[in-house]
Amino acid sequence: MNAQVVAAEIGPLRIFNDAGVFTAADVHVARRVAALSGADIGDDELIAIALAVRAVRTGSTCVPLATIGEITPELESAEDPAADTVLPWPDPDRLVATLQASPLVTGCPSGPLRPLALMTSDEGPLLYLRKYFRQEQAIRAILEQRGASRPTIDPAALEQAIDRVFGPLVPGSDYDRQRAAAALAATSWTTVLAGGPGTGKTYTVARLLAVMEQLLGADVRIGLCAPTGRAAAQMQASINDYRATSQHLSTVPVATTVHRLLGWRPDGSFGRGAGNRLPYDVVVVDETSMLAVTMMSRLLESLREDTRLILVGDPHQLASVDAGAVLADLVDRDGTGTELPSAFVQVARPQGHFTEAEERRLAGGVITLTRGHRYGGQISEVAEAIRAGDADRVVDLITGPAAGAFESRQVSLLAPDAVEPVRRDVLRWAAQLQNAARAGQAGEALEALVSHRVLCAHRDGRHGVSGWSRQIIDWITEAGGAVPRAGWYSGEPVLVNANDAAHQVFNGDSGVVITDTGGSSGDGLAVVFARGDEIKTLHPSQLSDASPVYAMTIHRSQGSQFGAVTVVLPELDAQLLTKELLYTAVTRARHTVQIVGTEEALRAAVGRSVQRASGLGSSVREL
Ligand SMILES: Nc1ncnc2c1ncn2[C@@H]1O[C@H](COP(=O)(O)OP(=O)(O)OP(=O)(O)O)[C@@H](O)[C@H]1O
Repeated sequence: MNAQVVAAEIGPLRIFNDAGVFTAADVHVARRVAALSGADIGDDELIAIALAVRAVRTGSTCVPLATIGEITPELESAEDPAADTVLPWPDPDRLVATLQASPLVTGCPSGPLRPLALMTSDEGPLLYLRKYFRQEQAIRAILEQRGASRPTIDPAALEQAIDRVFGPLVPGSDYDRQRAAAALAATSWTTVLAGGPGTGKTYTVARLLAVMEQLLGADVRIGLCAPTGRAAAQMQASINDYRATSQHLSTVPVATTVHRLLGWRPDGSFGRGAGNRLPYDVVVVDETSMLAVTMMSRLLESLREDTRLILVGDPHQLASVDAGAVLADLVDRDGTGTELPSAFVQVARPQGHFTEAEERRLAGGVITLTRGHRYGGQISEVAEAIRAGDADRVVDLITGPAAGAFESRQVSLLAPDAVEPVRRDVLRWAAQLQNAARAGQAGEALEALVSHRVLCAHRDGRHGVSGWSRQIIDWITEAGGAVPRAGWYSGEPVLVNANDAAHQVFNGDSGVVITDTGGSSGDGLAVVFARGDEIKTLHPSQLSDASPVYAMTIHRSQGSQFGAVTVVLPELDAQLLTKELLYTAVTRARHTVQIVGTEEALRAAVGRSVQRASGLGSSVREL
C-alpha cells in the first residue's frame, strides 16, 4: 500500500491524493487547519488549504490560482491507472470568490486564526499560507526602505580606495565589472552580486571588503555568512588567502552560517531580530541562492538601517529546498525610476559597458559578473544554452556539428549502457587517490580527490548515488584495488554528513583518508580536508557523521568544483530532471563533463524548469 495515500480521506482531497498531487501530509494539515478554524469549511476551501501547503512543500511561497488547472497527476510511473485522471480542480474565479468570503482568509470564529492570505498581483490572484505572505511582505518592505536612501560617499575617496585595491580602471578589462561591483556595494545599502561559477564573486568580495575598510576605517565591523557551514568555511578560506597576500585588509572577518549569525536556538527561535539587531557595518551572504524566504526575512529584520548588505550567488543554480528562490527573484527586480548613484557613475564609468536592462538592474543594486575565469569553451557554452532552455543548441553543442568547432572536446553524452569511459576515469581517479594517500601525501591526495566526481540526481535506485557507488566499488575491486568493507582505509574518499563546529568540519565537506605514520594513533591513518591553501587534518575517529563517497547527489555538490564530472541523468519522467539541476551539475566541472543518459532525457531536462511561485517579482495587493 502507498504510504502517501490517506485511507481515511473520503472527501474531496482523495482524488488529488490518489493522483500524487497532495501527499498524506498535505491532506492531514488541510484537515487539521479546517478543524481548528471552528468554521464550516467547504470542499473548495479544503482544496485551497492543501494547495497552499503543497506550494510550500514544493519550494513556492504561494499558489497562482489562475493556473491550478495545469497541475497534473504526479506519479511514480506512467503506467499508474491514475495517470489518465483529469483532476476536478475548482474553477479559479469561483475559488477566488469563495476564498474572499472565507473565514480562512477573513478570520475564523475559533479565535485569531487567519491561515490563508489572498492577494492579487501582475500574475493574477495568489494564495498564500499567511506566514509566508508575512515573510515575503517583510522582505519587500525592508528592501524598499533600504533602497529609498544611499550611503553618503565621497567619490574621490571611493575612487582612491578602489584604485588602491583593484588597480586603475581599464574599461573592458577582466576586472572592470568587479570594480563596478565594489563601487555599487559602497554606494548602496543593499547589493546583489550575481554571477556563474568562476566569474570571480569570491575574489571580488575579498577586495570589496578591503575597499570598505579603506572607506570606513580599520575598525569596520564585518559579518560574513552563508546558508551552509561548508560554504562559510570556503568563503573564510578565500578571504584568508587574500589577507595573506595583500596589505589592504587588516580586519579579520569570521564567516559563519546564517543560522548562527542570527542566533538560532534549538526551539526554532532566533536571538536576533528587529528588537536585537546585528552590530555590523557590512554583512556579506555567500551562496544566497540556497537561502529560503524564512531566513532572508529574518536576516533583513535583524539588520540596522545603516548596515550595508551584500548578497552573493548564482541565481541559476538549484534553489533552497525550503520555500522561496529569493536570490532569483531579487535579480529579476529592476530599478526603473531609481537614479544610479553619482559616485558610482563617476568611479565605475558604466556607460557603454552595460546593456540598458543591466543599467536598470544596477540602479536597483544588482550587478552580474559575466566573465568566467575558470573555464571557457564548450562547458560555458553548454551551460549558457542550458540556462537559456535551448535544448536544440545543447544537443548541437554536445553531439552535433557545433561540437566539432571546439578546439578540445569538454562535454560528451554517453548512452547508459556504454559507460566504459566512465569506468576508465574512475579507475584512474581511484589509483591516483590511493597512491598519494598511501604515500602520506595529503596535498596530492586532495588534488586527486577533486579530479573526478560522479553526480546523480537521486540518492536511491539504479541511476542514483546508491546504485552508482556500488558500481564504482565493484569496478575498483575487479581491477585489483580492493575496497575493504569495514572501517576506513588509506585512499578512501569521505563525505561529512553533519556540521561539527568543534572540529570545524561541515555537512558536505569532502576529504580523504591518508596514511599517517608520524601520527599518534595506532592505526596510522589521518583524514585531510582542503581549506583554501591550507590543509585540515583529523583522525577518522573524530568524524562523528561521515560516509565513503564514490558518488554524490547534485544537490550536495552545490558550491564544489571538480576537474572532471560525470553527470548521471535520472529516468525521463523523474520530476527532478530540470534545467537548474543540469546547469548546477555541468558547472561543477573545471575541464570535462560526461553526461550519462539518452538525448531524450537531456532534452527533457533542458526543457523543464523548476516552478517556484512567489510574489516577490511583482507588486502584490490584498484582494
Ligand atoms: N580579475 C581577476 N583577475 C585574475 N584572476 C581572477 C579575477 N577574478 C577572478 N579570478 C580568479 O578566478 C577564479 C574564480 O574566482 P572565484 O572563486 O572568485 O569565482 P566565484 O564566482 O566565486 O566562483 P564559485 O561561485 O564557483 O565559487 C579564482 O581562481 C580567482 O582567483
